[in-house]
Amino acid sequence: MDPTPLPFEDGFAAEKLFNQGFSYTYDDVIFLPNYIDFAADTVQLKTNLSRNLPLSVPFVASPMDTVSESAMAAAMASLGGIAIIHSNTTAAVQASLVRAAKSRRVPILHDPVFLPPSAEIASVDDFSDSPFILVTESGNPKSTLLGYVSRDDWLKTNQNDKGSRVGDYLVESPVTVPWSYDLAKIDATLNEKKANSVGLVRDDGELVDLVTREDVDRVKGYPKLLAQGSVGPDGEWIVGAAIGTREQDKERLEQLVKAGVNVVVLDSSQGNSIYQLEMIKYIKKVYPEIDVIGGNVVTSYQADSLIQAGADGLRVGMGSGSICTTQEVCAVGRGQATAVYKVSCTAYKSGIPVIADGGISNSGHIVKALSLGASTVMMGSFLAGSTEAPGAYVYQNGQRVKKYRGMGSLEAMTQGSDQRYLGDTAKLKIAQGVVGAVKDKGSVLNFIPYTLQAVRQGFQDLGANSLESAHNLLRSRELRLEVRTGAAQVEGGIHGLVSYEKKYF
Ligand SMILES: NC(=O)C1=CN([C@@H]2O[C@H](COP(=O)(O)OP(=O)(O)OC[C@H]3O[C@@H](n4cnc5c(N)ncnc54)[C@H](O)[C@@H]3O)[C@@H](O)[C@H]2O)C=CC1
Ligand SMILES: O=c1[nH]c(=O)c2[nH+]cn([C@@H]3O[C@H](COP(=O)(O)O)[C@@H](O)[C@H]3O)c2[nH]1
Ligand SMILES: [K+]
Repeated sequence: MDPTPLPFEDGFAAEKLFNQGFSYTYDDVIFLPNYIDFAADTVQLKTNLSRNLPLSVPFVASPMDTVSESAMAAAMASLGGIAIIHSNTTAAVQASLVRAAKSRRVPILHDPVFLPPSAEIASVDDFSDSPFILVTESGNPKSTLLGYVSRDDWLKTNQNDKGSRVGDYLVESPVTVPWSYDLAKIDATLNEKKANSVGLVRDDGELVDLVTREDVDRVKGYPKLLAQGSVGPDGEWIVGAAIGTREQDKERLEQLVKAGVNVVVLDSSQGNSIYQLEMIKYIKKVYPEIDVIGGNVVTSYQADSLIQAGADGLRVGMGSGSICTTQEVCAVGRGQATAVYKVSCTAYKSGIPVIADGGISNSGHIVKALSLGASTVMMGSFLAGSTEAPGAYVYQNGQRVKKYRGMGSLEAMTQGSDQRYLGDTAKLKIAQGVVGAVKDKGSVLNFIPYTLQAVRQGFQDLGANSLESAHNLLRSRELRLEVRTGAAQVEGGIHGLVSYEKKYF
């Protein structure tokens, strides 16, 4: 007699895989390829960050002081993504960072110093971090632009750093254009006026920045993205900001709203707290037009609680970040693949988008996060080595690196998040993050388009021609996956070579 044939099952549906009591990370799981009937270039990755905030690219820069300030925000928005400006500074400074990013429609931002022609430049420090000083008649931003003093020019003739008058180094460049000019319009103006640079001017006459021919040519040299920039109803870049859940954060929020912030993220490692639920309710009552993202959460229970309170989006991840020590210190958290899947299942029922936050170190992780139900990915270390991240490059063991630190590291806590701990009964600070460094990756304007293309190729292999279609494959159990054993993970990586060079593009 024939034995009864076993039911044939090729790979598992996510539902089965994630219900066995294991906490899986992105690297633990692998997807089985499906059927391709479309070109990779046609994969649509447009998405929603939160209930009312659409993005054409599902990438978000973390609210961390070594990742997201105004230059990152302008660049991410120009790419179709978004940055969340960190709150590890005063409310006034955070609001000015939001405003600076929203004061232009190009991914170029210098944060220049303003001086009148009669002023003295005492040392190179007077340039701050900007490549030039902007010279206006009165020396303030609401005055007629005369030109600029280039840091390089000044250094060439001032090797000894001695004092000199601004007027002696002035490169005359009085052409200005409206702040809302995009790259193509600025390019055309530079050609038409035979100018080397143009000033960007707000409607109220405030000079915002200077865009040079060199800037325009640099940005034109980056790959063309098949996506639109993130522009809000105000015609400005879409920019987010983080706040905490303390009383004084209500005042911070007021300043951020005045600066035009488009979305706020309640920045906490454990979002399911009475403090956060109350803050969500407060924001939804006082600023119903602004989306509020709650988190962080890793369970269905936590997610449900924030959704009931009115959260428009959820940020998922506890201890999965590259600089995080939360799981080690507090014994709580979850493998990120499991966390994203579980929270997404709950959020999906209420139509709330999920941000997979932390643990992204390659494009494969992004494909996994999005296919397991996330609508966007939030990245810290992946972006921290870019030109647009705050801070200067330094050399470490012959490598060009930038500092990258956890917001719960002792260093970051003593810099600004201190306010968070001032009112606490427990005054002893415990770090939940480290300070480190990441490799120079160049401009996000260069490597994000390549990353996006790699994600499109992953989606093509899965037979998903859009984010929506990937989520449908997940829910219909057509998406099949397996857990990789340790040996399978080794096999899936580079192995058996004496030497190699790893280049992604
Ligand atoms: N995603 C992750 O795995 C983790 C992220 N982080 C990051 O580190 C930073 C700090 O995170 P947390 O320490 O969780 O910040 P937090 O501000 O949420 O919490 C700090 C402490 O303040 C308390 N607290 C908050 N609001 C309060 C209120 N209104 N009244 C009284 N006490 C209140 C909290 O219960 C907690 O004990 C954030 O930027 C966060 O994103 C830190 C650890 C883990
Ligand atoms: O345990 C933590 N201690 C910290 O000090 C810390 N700072 C940031 N974060 C979280 O990590 C995310 C970024 O992670 P990646 O570098 O892996 O992208 C971020 O987006 C945060 O969610 C922290 N987690
Ligand atoms: K970690």
